[in-house]
Amino acid sequence: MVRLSVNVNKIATLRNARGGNVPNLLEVVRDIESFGAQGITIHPRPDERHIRYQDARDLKKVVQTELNIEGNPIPEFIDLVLEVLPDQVTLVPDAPDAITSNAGWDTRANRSFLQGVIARFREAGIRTSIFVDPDPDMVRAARDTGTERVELYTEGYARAFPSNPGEAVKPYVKAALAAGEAGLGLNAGHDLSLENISFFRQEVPHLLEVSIGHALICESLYLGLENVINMYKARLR
Ligand SMILES: CC(=O)[C@@H](O)[C@H](O)COP(=O)(O)O
Ligand SMILES: NCC(=O)COP(=O)(O)O
Repeated sequence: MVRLSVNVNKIATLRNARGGNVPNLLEVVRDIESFGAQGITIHPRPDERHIRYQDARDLKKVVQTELNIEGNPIPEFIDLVLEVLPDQVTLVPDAPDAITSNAGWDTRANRSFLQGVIARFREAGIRTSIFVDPDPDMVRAARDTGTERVELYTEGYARAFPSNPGEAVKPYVKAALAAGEAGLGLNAGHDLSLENISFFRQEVPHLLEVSIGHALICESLYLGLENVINMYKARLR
């Protein structure tokens, strides 16, 4: 069973739209876990456009499954993660003004920086993952950073899937095999959906966890949150 970690950024987007506390993020997270999610992912960006740093602190007290905090390891992010002590931290190299995450790490060029950051998180007992493109060389170089896992950036797969699923998944299979050979745990995420997740799960070996947010919340508008979470879990068995 591949674990489903639900990214709740978009719940916070809706909450922030009116400046109040509706929907209540903590209540929604409790419900998402009761519906069967096996993890909660958040991405507190520097501008706090959706998830706020305080949300991370509050969710630490609420999450009963696994809490995964994603972000670019700027000093404030590192301090927050070391304060909150989530189960997992996923390092993402996106710029502060990026509309969303849009690239994986160059694990060769950033090796010494990543080594230093990852060592601090591992010393604190936090499992580490780094966001990478489906490039076997970048995956192999990730091993030298000391990270325990990599997360494959799946936007390329989602974009190409409708026209040619077989071609779309090929780089991810190669990258997954490289992760297995390197002894790295394998996560995946970004733009995964009910439409494309089954084929990805079927074709990509060694997959431990997917984190899904945008599509899942959009699909839930029509199909209901509990129903959608269980539809994903059925596809991930
Ligand atoms: C790292 C990644 O691809 C996503 O987890 C990211 O958190 C999405 O961020 P937004 O919800 O801000 O688009
Ligand atoms: N790491 C990917 C994630 O948490 C959710 O990405 P998306 O499903 O919102 O694109």
